[in-house]
Amino acid sequence: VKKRSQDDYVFGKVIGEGSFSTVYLAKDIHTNKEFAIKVLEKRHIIKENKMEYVMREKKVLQILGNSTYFVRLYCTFQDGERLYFVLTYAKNGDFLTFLNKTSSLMLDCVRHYAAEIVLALETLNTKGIVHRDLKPENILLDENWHILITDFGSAKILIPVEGEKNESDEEGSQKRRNSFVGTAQYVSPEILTDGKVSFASDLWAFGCILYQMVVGLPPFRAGSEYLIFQKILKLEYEFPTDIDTTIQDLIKNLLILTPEKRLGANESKIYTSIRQHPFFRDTNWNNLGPAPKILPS
Ligand SMILES: NC(=O)Nc1ccc2c(c1)=C(Cc1cc(-c3cccc(C(=O)NCCN4CCCCC4)c3)c[nH]1)C(=O)N=2
Repeated sequence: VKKRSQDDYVFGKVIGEGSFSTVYLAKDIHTNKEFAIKVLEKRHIIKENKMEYVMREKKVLQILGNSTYFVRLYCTFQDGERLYFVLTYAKNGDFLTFLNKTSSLMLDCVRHYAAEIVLALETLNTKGIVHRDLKPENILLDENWHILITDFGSAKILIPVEGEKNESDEEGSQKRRNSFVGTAQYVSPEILTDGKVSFASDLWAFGCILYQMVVGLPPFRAGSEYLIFQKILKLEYEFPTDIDTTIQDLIKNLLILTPEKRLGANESKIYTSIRQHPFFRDTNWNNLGPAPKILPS
């Protein structure tokens, strides 16, 4: 198969921007299929010493392949100045845009999307991947309103791929050498203190996302990143009065400062204790059914 290049695509509008990448809507001229093409400037990546993150995102996307609930990496190519990642186009945009439009979601809707996120986190756990920057902006919605998790530029691979050096070896026994910090509102307390990376960091972010789905805002809010970090480390958040007590209990059991004590923290492959929480009493984990219409609450 001939290697793709930018000449095989018609580039459209910008649909995403990051500090090291721009994402374009693009159409394959041979198939008319739409893709999201993530473009990275080589000079900027090298100048900011981020090549390790770019290579890791590619490796993680290759490990994920065509897994349900994740964007797919179809191909990559480069020219003199740029790197190109051809990714799934999620027609209905990102969850943050949706949450901002609908303020907060009906409980059945929260339950469905929470269950899809749990299944996605189980896939990451099974494949030894910690996302480390999970947030509504990185949860996309495909044409059938199912989630597609994206942006693995900050991810860590905890289980070595056969024959490859394990990153945790490079990091020593998870000593504080991970300088990376995710997005302030969703970053876990252990990343702020000892830098230890585990699947439990994504469970903390899941707790923050659940809170935001039912309240409309993230749990830890302040005028600066430093003040947000202070609130996280003091577990300083509260629920408005009208929030369902069952979802409150689930969130409280995820937003626990000690990673090992979080619901699901000591489980692998299947997050049994999360699946068995009363909030998911009526959930059929083998068939979540169609995504519900996201209606304002
Ligand atoms: N950091 C990253 O990796 N970022 C990525 C990676 C892959 C990727 C990605 C980001 C995507 C983001 C995205 C953005 C959008 C989008 C942004 C702005 C407008 C629209 C748009 O008009 N969509 C058409 C229909 N919409 C539906 C939702 C309500 C408005 C109208 C889509 C769709 N998907 C995407 O589809 N695929």
